[in-house]
Amino acid sequence: MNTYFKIKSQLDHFSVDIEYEFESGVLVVQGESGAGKTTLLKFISGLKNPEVGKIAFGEQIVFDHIDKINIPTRHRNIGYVFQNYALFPNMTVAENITYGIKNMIDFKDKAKREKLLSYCESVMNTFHIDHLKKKYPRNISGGEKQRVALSRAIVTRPKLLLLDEPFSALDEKTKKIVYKEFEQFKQNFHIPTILITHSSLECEMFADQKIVLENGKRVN
Ligand SMILES: Nc1ncnc2c1ncn2[C@@H]1O[C@H](COP(=O)(O)OP(=O)(O)OP(=O)(O)O)[C@@H](O)[C@H]1O
Repeated sequence: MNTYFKIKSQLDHFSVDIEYEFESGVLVVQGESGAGKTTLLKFISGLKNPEVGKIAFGEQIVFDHIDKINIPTRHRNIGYVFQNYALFPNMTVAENITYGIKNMIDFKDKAKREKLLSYCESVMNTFHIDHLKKKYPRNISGGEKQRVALSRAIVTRPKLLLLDEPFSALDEKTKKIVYKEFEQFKQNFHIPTILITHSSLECEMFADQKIVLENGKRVN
């Protein structure tokens, strides 16, 4: 499934003009601070809308300024992991993770429900967080929060996963563990992913394709 985005927009003194298409795997986005990386993810997710552009996940067009298509964020089926993880503080880890699929769990259809819950289990196994289910975000470490945030985004089976520097706040030891888990995730789940990172090691390990932004434009 190809992911395509063409975005042209003028934000005060910052103009964005980026077009790219990738087939699958992980697209790494690099660029200096202020280059427009987070802004690009906001456009793709629908948190911002460009004046001109088109965004498509395979056959599904989620934004097209010509045909006036603009699917709202909540219906774009995107998993978004923010730099600060943005977990719900008053929900347990299990509640955080199943939040996005609550409506999909049809309690009358036992087989469907069990399939969904077993998918959740396999995601939690990948990120080794099964034992944290009953804890609240305030009582878990930064590395654990990061794994919960990734799991929460993945269990909805998004068409596209957007990761904004997801490993940057972790210490070196935790990073190594989460890198292995992420590699495992990449091999097992096959969800097209856009990963913003400043790290050349992460780029080397995870990038199937890479683009570099400078001042809102693609330079590489
Ligand atoms: N709504 C907005 N209106 C005007 N300018 C904006 C808006 N949102 C972002 N910008 C500007 O866009 C530029 C790019 O910001 P962005 O956060 O996308 O950079 P970044 O590459 O993700 O940086 P970092 O690596 O520091 O996170 C900045 O100059 C910022 O001030």
